[in-house]
Amino acid sequence: MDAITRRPSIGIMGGTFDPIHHGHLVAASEAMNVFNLDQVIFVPAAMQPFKAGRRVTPAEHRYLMTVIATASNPRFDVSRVDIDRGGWTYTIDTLTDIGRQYPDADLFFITGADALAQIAEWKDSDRLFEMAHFIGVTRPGHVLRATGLPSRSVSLLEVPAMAISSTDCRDRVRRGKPVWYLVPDGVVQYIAKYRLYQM
Ligand SMILES: Nc1ncnc2c1ncn2[C@@H]1O[C@H](COP(=O)(O)OP(=O)(O)OP(=O)(O)O)[C@@H](O)[C@H]1O
Ligand SMILES: O=C(O)c1ccc[n+]([C@@H]2O[C@H](COP(=O)([O-])O)[C@@H](O)[C@H]2O)c1
Repeated sequence: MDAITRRPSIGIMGGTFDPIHHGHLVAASEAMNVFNLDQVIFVPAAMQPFKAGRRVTPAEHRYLMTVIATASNPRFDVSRVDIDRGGWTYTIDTLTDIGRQYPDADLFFITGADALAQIAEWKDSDRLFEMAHFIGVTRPGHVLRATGLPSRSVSLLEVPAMAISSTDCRDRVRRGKPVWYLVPDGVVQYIAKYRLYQM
């Protein structure tokens, strides 16, 4: 009798990751557990269209911090697709590129509830839901509302509350305050080594 093979389930977490912090890692870990994902791929953005005008750390630093943060988990991976494509990072392109690399996989895009609430404004938003299942994770201070989203393609997931944001981490470094335990140890050391977020 043929063995029944399950399609691989791959989580994708796109973000600016300036820097990556434990909120991102806990959200990915919880999504992996609840949705039985085989792998979560973190995809640092080149230029996030809704963050135009913001000063963002060069992509190679954000990529390397994401590699350092995820290195200890054999089921976490980092992809350069958005950085190497360059320009504005649209999730439709992220899903197309990752989908080409894993043609037999079911894709799950993990995103914060705040981002999910704006998804109707994302490029080709109607096609996004055909390409992946969307997991909207809670963030402290953001109420989960998914009105108008296709319920078959969107799930909401409560993750243990972690009031951490990259904005707060950057502000703390700038003010000389510690970011130990908000970001992984290697990321603390990377920020110090390259003197990121000093001004
Ligand atoms: N503490 C958190 N808990 C759960 N999800 C989070 C958390 N922080 C960020 N996210 C989600 O992770 C994804 C990537 O986040 P991003 O890289 O923009 O970090 P951020 O902390 O929101 O950054 P910034 O403060 O610079 O806007 C987004 O979908 C965001 O909603
Ligand atoms: O596709 C779009 O139009 C689009 C608009 C805004 C944000 N996104 C994606 O949402 C993800 C989370 O972004 P961020 O900056 O909140 O970490 C990241 O992968 C972005 O590229 C995508």
